[in-house]
Amino acid sequence: MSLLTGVDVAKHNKADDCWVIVHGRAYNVTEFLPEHPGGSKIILKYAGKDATEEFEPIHPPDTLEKYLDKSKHLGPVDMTTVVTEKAEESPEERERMKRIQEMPLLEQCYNLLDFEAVARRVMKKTAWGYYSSAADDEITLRENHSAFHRIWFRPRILIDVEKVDFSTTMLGTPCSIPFYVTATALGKLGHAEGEVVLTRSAHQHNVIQMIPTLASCAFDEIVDAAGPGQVQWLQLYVNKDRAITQRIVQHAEKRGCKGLFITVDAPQLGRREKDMRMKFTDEGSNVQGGQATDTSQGAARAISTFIDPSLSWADIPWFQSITKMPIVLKGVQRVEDVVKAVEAGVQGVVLSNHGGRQLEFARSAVEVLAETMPVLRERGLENKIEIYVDGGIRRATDILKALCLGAKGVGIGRPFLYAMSAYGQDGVDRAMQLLKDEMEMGMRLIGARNVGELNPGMLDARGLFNHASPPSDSLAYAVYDPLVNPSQRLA
Ligand SMILES: Cc1cc2c(cc1C)[n+](S(=O)(=O)[O-])c1c(=O)[nH]c(=O)nc-1n2C[C@H](O)[C@H](O)[C@H](O)COP(=O)(O)O
Repeated sequence: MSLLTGVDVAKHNKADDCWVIVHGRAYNVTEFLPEHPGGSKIILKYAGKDATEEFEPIHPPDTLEKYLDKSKHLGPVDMTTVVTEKAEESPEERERMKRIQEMPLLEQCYNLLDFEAVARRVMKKTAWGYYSSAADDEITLRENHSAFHRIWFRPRILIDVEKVDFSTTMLGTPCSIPFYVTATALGKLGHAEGEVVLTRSAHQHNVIQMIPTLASCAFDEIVDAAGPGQVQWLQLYVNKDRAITQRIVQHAEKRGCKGLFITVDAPQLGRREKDMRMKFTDEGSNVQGGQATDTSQGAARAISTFIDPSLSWADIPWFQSITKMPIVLKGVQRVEDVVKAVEAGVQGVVLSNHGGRQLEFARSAVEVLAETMPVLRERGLENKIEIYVDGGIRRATDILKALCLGAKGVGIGRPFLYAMSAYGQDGVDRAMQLLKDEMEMGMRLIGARNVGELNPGMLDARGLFNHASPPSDSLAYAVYDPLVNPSQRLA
């Protein structure tokens, strides 16, 4: 069969006759247009053209193989005949390129927040918008980190801390430090290689990686990138089509995943307005003219229409029947549900508000942890379930506070995304090493030789529950201040 040419494909550039090119192959997506979760508009932008650049960060490479009927696969295209319009570099893009030239050396990043500061300046707006975005006024986002500032240490002295060991086990598997790389979608928005960059660093530092359902990389690509003995977990958004969910779970178990983390705080993805705004700018003025399309909901909404809002406690036995992997509920936000999780026989919970990206004014995980552990101890349940927390963990002191309160380990999201987006794998390696250095110093200074010695008596957490005032809502002034000119809003 002779190769298709760019001219052949270009003829099919209408809504009722739409071909696109992805990774050098042509596809007839005419009938698929109305079903596309991201709306038809974003595909029609590439009708008759090469859509690879837009497709790549949002979709795992095997998406078309899996979801587009074989009859619509038109075969390979002679890419030398395809004219790709090099997006004329916008002034903003030129400005961004300049900032990349001037960015600090990796060695000048001394903590996880440094990576955030650099990433904000050098990432594409859409990627920054998606990663940094949180729900509504982003108050829970800020509360996640500032809650740790209401907890103070009560260090022990004159303890021989020449040797400190912060290794631990999570779900029965050993790891070098009590943090894991949590599930964050669309890794290729920040780095061309996506989640496999995190995989390589996690292996290097003997840290567990949670593989997101909504990864840009294919699941098998991420597992294949793992090193010998590396531990990976699967994060699951439950699909309305339970047969798809069963297939994903059993495949993950077959590939060696050591934990199933069912996300329970997202029956619908939150309103992340920075992310939504990016889609507006991408779509240009006609969308702002009110014909909002699906993509005006931002990447998050566009990629998550499959998530099943009917998921309930009644489903837990079914999950326990289809897998032997330990089951952890990710996104639990009050002690009553932790007790229910124990009764349901799951192996763990992640106390989490999804990095502030879901319910605004959800409490920080560390506050829920401080509410939970005394109740579990009182009922003799503390050893029946492993408690993890995530959200706003930026320092080893945050990790130490969580462990003193009773957490088994903590999940970290954005910092590793920012480190990856700004500096690639070297960035993630440095971020993990910085945390290890901070952890070693922190253990010594509070007088703990191993994680088993960390306990609530090492903290003064009395201030944790009094929210004198929510973290200053600086965002609102920036976003809604009519004097701020529109382009600055998106900075
Ligand atoms: C930053 C980020 C977080 C996401 C995330 C994507 C990004 C960019 N995505 S999301 O698009 O759907 O919201 C996921 C996800 O795929 N699944 C999930 O369970 N949690 C998701 N989370 C939440 C994540 O697992 C942690 O709960 C959160 O990142 C912890 O907060 P920090 O970022 O402050 O560490």
